[in-house]
Amino acid sequence: MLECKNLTCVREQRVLFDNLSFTLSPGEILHVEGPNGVGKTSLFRLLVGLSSPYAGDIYWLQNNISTVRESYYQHLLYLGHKSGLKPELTAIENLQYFQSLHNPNVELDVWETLTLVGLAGYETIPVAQLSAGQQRRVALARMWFSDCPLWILDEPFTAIDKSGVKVIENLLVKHAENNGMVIISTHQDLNVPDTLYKRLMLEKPIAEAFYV
Ligand SMILES: Nc1ncnc2c1ncn2[C@@H]1O[C@H](COP(=O)(O)OP(=O)(O)OP(=O)(O)O)[C@@H](O)[C@H]1O
Repeated sequence: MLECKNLTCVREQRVLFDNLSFTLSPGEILHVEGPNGVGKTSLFRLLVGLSSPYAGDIYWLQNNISTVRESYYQHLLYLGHKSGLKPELTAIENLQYFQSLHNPNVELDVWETLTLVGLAGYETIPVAQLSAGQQRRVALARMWFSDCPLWILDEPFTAIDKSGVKVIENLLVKHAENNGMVIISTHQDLNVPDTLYKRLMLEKPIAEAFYV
């Protein structure tokens, strides 16, 4: 279980959110919503330990993540705004590289996975030559190779068309049904069963509040 207690995030002396608490249990998909600039990415960076909260704590399996970083990262798949792909490598090479590095024990065919994400016929083209949506699909294909219970996905649907969104939604549902956990930000509706779905709405920044 992931537990956030009284998180406060400050950027450039501006409070983005204050006293934010929530939990995420196995089998849950948490949809983080809110207007541009409200602090969704900043929250995700706290959750993955890329920055530290001004106040508050984040617990993974009841341990503060700052004290169990190594084991936390073994349980975490984070897909942020940047694709993390190597542009000079092909889609296949990127996935093979990811698989060998992170999940050598997951037995999955990289060619089949690229077909699943709609990239049949584009497997051997350098990623730099693919469209924005196709590059995003290669990046998202890494989810199929992950055996991590916790997925944190920052706007994964950017540049993805409707059919691609459907494929990803199905994967999120399957992950949650297998007791996985998902935290996802997206500006669009998420079509997943109510039984798996939780929502966290970040409100407008507290413009008048300043922390020093
Ligand atoms: N490293 C940083 N230094 C200074 N300000 C930052 C930093 N990171 C984010 N901010 C500011 O914090 C605010 C929230 O940014 P963030 O990217 O978290 O918003 P968001 O909710 O993800 O927005 P969007 O929906 O547009 O992606 C913005 O005003 C941004 O300028």
